[in-house]
Amino acid sequence: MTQPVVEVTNLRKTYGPKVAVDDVTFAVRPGEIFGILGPNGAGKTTTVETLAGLRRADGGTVRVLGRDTQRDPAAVKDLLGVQLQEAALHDKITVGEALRLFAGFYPNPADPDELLALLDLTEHVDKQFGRLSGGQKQRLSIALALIGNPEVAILDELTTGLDPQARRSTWDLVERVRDTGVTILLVTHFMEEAERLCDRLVVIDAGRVVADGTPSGLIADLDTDRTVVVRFTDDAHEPARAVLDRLAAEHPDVTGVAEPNGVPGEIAVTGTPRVLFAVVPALAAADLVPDDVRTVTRTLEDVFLAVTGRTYDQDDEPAHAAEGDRS
Ligand SMILES: Nc1ncnc2c1ncn2[C@@H]1O[C@H](COP(=O)(O)OP(=O)(O)OP(=O)(O)O)[C@@H](O)[C@H]1O
Repeated sequence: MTQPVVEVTNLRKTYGPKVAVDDVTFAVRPGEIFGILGPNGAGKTTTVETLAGLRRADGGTVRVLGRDTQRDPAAVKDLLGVQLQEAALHDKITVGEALRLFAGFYPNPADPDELLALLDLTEHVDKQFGRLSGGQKQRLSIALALIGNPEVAILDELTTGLDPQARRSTWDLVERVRDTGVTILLVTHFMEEAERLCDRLVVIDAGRVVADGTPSGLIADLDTDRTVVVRFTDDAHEPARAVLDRLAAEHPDVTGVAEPNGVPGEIAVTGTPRVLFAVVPALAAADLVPDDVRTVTRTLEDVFLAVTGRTYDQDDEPAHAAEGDRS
């Protein structure tokens, strides 16, 4: 197996009595987009800031390209590009000036013009930071994380606050960056973002890893019911409901029938992975043709529910403890 690019082992970090990271272990392989997914306050930022040598761990080890970042943060400074939350620049500095300024901090910087092109910023090179849109600021912050030509880039909550369109184009850019050979550690609380972008990920909850794998593997491993939703117009709705209720009582692959709130005419049938094979012949035998049939797609939200017993509320913004000591 190839040597991991990032290796976090039994990481623990406390702020006074608060245990922010309890026991986190994961390894990132070269060239992948690796996600750290979890609700607000789960310990994601603390994990990556400790990994980057910006905070002191209370236990465990963190290695980037084989080097211990706690013992020797300087050793990884040029290998690791960090885009952390709320990066702020002076309002008057232009995109081009910021890139040239940051390039000067590194021994072997990337070509600013190439980065501008990679991140669709070429036409904004002379625009002042204060005049950039949210999406343009985020793209600039990615460019600044890459200006030192790092082998690994940490991107923390980079699409928070962006509208859906800007978020999707940022996802495309992250893939473009990965395709240039940079390994990406992506911190996010958006399930959809993790599912869409990450090759592998850990799900963190209350400072602990609760799931670890590929998005599709984690979803496939879910030992949960499948649901088929059929929709009928007024006349056919009642007979269809009767057929499906009988099916639920008699068929071993069907466990339940319900009418989800809010969508007139929809009937949800739950059962084993073979539930569709039971529903379609039963409706066909009664000559009841649905207006619509769909299977309910399982997502990382179902994974979160399965491993924590709680629903995942990505808009939940818990009050943060005092942001005092940063070490
Ligand atoms: N400097 C600090 N002092 C005290 N508590 C802190 C500090 N920084 C973070 N915490 C607390 O540690 C826990 C983990 O915070 P962290 O920022 O790592 O979580 P997160 O998963 O990145 O969430 P978010 O995306 O909301 O930042 C939270 O309960 C937070 O309030």
